[in-house]
Amino acid sequence: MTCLNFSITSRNSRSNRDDADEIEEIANIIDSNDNTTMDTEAVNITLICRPPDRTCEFKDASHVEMPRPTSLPIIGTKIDLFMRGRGTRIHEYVDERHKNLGKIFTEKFGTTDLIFISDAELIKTLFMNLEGKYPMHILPDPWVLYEKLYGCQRGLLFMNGEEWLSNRRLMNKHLLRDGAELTLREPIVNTIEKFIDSWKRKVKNNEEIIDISSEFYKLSINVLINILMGTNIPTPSRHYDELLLKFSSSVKDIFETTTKLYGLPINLCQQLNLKLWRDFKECVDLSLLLGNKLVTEMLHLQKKGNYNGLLNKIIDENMDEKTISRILTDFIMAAGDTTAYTSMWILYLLSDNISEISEIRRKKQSYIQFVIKEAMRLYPVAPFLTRILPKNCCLGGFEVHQGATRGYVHNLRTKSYRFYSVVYSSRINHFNRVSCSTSVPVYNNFADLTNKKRCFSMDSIVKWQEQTYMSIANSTAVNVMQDGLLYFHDATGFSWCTTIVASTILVRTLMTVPLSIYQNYILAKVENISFELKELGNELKKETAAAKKMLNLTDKQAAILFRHSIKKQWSKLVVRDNCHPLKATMVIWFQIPFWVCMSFALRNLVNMNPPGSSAMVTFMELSTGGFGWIPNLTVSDHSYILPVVFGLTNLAIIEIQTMSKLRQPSKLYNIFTNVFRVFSVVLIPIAANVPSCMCLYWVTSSLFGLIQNLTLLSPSLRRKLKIPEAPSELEHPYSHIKDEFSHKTPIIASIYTSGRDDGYFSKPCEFLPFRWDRNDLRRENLVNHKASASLPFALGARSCIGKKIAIVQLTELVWQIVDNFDFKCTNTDNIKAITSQALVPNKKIGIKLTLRNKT
Ligand code: HEM
Repeated sequence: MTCLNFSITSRNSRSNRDDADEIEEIANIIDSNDNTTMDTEAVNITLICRPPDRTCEFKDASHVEMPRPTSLPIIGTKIDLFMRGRGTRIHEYVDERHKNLGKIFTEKFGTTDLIFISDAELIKTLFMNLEGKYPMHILPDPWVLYEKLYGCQRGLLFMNGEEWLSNRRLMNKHLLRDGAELTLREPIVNTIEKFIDSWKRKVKNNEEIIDISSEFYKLSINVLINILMGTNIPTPSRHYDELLLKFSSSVKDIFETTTKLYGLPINLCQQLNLKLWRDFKECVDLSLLLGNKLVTEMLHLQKKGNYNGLLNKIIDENMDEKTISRILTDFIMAAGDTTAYTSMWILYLLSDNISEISEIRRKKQSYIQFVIKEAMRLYPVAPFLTRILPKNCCLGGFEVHQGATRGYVHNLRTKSYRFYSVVYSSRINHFNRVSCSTSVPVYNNFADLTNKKRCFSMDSIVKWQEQTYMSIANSTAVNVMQDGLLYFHDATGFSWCTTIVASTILVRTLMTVPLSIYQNYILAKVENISFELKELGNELKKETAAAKKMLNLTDKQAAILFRHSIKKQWSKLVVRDNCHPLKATMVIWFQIPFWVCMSFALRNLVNMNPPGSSAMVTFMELSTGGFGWIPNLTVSDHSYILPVVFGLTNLAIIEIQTMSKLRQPSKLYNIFTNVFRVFSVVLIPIAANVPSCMCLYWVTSSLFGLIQNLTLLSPSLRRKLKIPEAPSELEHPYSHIKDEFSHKTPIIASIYTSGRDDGYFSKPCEFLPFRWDRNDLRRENLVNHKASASLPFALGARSCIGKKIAIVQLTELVWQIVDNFDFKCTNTDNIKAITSQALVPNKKIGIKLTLRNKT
């Protein structure tokens, strides 16, 4: 109902035809003046162009629920999606949802809530008002997992925060400034002319072009390389041609293998090492390798030849080679599928509309821009655009609450929360039962239990427990600790709660901190040598293969030989760097006994062990030496505040450790992490039943550990402490953890749906390029035309950086094909668009070309 009202207001508030031209102009201004390019201008542009603010204060939002389809718990609507062709028909699936639920709705995919919008004004508001200074988008799951697993750093598409903004500004200056297309034109036209010449040769030889998309992939990548190197690049070698061919086909394979992984539980596919995952990984590995190789070769050439392309300008900006390589490899990859598939959709549409071909020939290039706009309206290669909002807001009258960005983060939290409550309540009940039945403080339960009538076996267990307890409590280490505490208390004159906090901080600062620094030092060294070993491993493999041949060894013998050599190399590296992994465990060997002894020492003070008058005095002091809600430190914290803080701090330590890992943890690591998580929860009811002086010690110790772990993540501090840099070290650990923790709202702009909405475009499913031509009289018959409802390149600061390249390339390519050939796409029956990483045809399209007689 709300939805219906919403769309009616949005439609009535503006006459589509009247404001179409105004909006189109605004869209063009925004598009051609990216607001990260020219900051001062950006302010003005944003002021003029900022769309009517369809947001309101979060508090002003109606409290009506956003429309959502019915869904099942845990899996949400995943079954619906799966039944409709997995992820490949997601654009149609969402389109149908919009038809049923309106221009804004929310749907739970698995455990993640997503908000879909197809209202043109809302989409514009999203990009211009809501996305914040550092717009964030969601990347395909396989890509995110690949990046997490193999720690490869990628270009602009993957960057966030300040790193993204500074690099984006720099690249905007060259690719999006006014007039940039003039400098881009020459290398693009040259490349396309050569490409068309090769097609002409094929036509003369009566060859059919079977797979146009592969041809266009290669062209798009070639265009980008020529833009980077400039017009004075030497004729490429055959080796270069082969490299290019291999690269373009591996980039193409990425998109195909990603499609197959759509809608599947990606983590599981990776953990089971399914073929689908292996295929995907293989082509990403290859593409990144070849992409980096290409960029490295270009950089090498540039140093020797001083070519006049974009690369030269980027080098002049003092960008380091690593960042250049990251950004450019991604450019080449981003240019591949988008431009290739858009070119293909244009040819496919023209092939069925011969009159439009004649129109192009008649009106020349001026008409091609309308053909491109129309093709991209019908087939936007990016049918969904995502943004993760930085804060709560009100969108289209609805509250947009902070949700979770990634399924797994949400999953993890929900699971641990549920787990926590179950374990917590059952343990509390258990302890309550014990305490009720004994009706004495539970911390005395070892002694008390012995007074109860128990069966023989229980008796012996209790006896054994008591003996162990007593022997620890009376051990020298505990006595020393106890005396130390008493001495510190007397010497400082502190109250007992201050004594406990201060002595804990002191001991941890003097002993645990240096040991933890040493542990980090050893672990970083071990990580570095394991990488070294990996490289040595490849050499050893070759040597083992040679030895196998020479000595006629069996496979088993060769494997033993290899393992033996690897072990030997490992020992050598460990000795060389003096970093035996066991040294990293020193902190645990110190910390656990200290924790146990200190706990027993405090318990002894409460139990007046050893008895005597001074023990009595200490007991009295402890009874009055508390604070706030626990004035008496000898009894447990009935409010549960300290025990819960203790449990949460321990959980936070574990979660932060997990989040600060750049690489995918091993299975063993996962098992240990889960055991520690359980242990942290189990400790809460235990902490709730010990004297609060002990609990205070535990809380102080854990909080100190948390702060210490967070501090030791800082790369600059690590360098000062001489901890070597390691591959898993995070460059920006705190923003990384903040990102992992922060709840953000993913909003999906349904570009495919808004471009085909009959409220925005009359006859929305027809290919009518003239609708974009203001001077065309046929346009009068099309009542609705809202240019800003079609946003194939997105809008705002994170919109496509290659837009100008793409438009110049598409215009030139279409013109050259139409001017030089008569053509017909073959195999066009039942062509449907499917969503992979881009909106692509469901089968290969061929093209039949004949040379055109221009006279
Ligand atoms: C018809 C061709 C193209 C289309 C339809 C297209 C579409 C898009 C869209 C919609 C986005 C925005 C994604 C978002 O908002 O989350 C984008 C981003 C991007 N595009 Fe394109 N693109 C095309 C061609 C190119 C080319 C030729 C390049 C090469 C330079 C390129 C490089 C990029 C990069 C690097 C980004 C990420 C920008 C960032 O995150 O700051 N694109 N593209």
